[in-house]
Amino acid sequence: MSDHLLKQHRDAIDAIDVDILHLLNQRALHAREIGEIKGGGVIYRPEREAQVLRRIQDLNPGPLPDEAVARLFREVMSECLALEKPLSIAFLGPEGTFSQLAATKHFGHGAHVVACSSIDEAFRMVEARTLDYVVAPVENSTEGAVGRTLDLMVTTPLKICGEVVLRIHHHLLRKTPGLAGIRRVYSHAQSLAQCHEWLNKNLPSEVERVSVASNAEAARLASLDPTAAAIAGQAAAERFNLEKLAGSIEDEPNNTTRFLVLGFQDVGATGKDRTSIVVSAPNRPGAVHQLLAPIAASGVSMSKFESRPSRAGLWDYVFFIDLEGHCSEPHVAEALEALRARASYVKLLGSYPQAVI
Ligand SMILES: O=C(O)C(=O)C[C@]1(C(=O)O)C=C[C@@H](O)C=C1
Repeated sequence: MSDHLLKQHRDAIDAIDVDILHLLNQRALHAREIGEIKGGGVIYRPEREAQVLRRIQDLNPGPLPDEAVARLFREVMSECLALEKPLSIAFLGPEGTFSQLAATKHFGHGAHVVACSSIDEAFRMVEARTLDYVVAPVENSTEGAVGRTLDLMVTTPLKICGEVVLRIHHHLLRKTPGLAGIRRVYSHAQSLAQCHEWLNKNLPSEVERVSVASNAEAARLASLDPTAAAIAGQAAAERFNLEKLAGSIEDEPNNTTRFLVLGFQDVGATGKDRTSIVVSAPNRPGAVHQLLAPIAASGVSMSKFESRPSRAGLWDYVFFIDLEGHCSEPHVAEALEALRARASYVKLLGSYPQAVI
């Protein structure tokens, strides 16, 4: 290794870092000015943030990967926004859950994330305007819908203003190394289900599987009991100082959870958006088919269709539908109009940018 060459590169990096620092602060000054212009109005602009991140990815010459530059700019915007007004975000706690990871992935480290004891409490904190936004899990690629979030969306006055897609990696964690002597495994019921084949193959059948309120709670319990292990993510492992006995033990390699961001806000179109609605159909044969036919006729793609008992009557259902596009785009507006004419109930849950990172 040539010391001379190394020094040349490090000197170049030092000079570039001064430029980056200068430019970052110039950017921050502009953001602060924008904050003044907004004058106490809505500060967080999801449509603008999605456009900034997509543009940066389009312009990226490499060698840094697109995803890496998007993550860096995510943090830059987060800190710029915090200069305008720091945001507070409700998530399903305790600290160390995937919901916390999702909140930080979407809002960056400049936002203040607040652990809530349930999805209901997280919604309530935002509905009461104690916190600004809620990040709530809505579906997992292996386990399906998160029913409580769907139920709350029917009644909440909040609008969906963003989505976060998070790859979920589960690890087997324990206070001490080695699988010997494990008597029970704690985890959230969904995570136990997502890893059940791995558990069947790798742990004796007498090891008890105990479902608890969250993966972070599982990690906490495992940190107190040397005969216990937990299935949880990296954040929980770090928070409770646990050994990783086995990594990425989820049965489905593309295990992904989708979260929604909700607040008191309508979001403008970006050109790559999603519209979520909940509808109910009259309880008669063919009603659902009649409901969906105009969506196809308007040329709108449907990316999700999920039914839930409506709680209004036995065998009454509501349907959660995601459409590609923004409600201000003519073909989506046309599909919504046709739905309103046929459905007994339609609620627009929000139009929002599709996840960028
Ligand atoms: O463009 C704005 O409205 C800004 O406030 C600036 C900025 C940014 O840093 O680029 C910051 C926060 C908003 O959520 C969107 C973008």
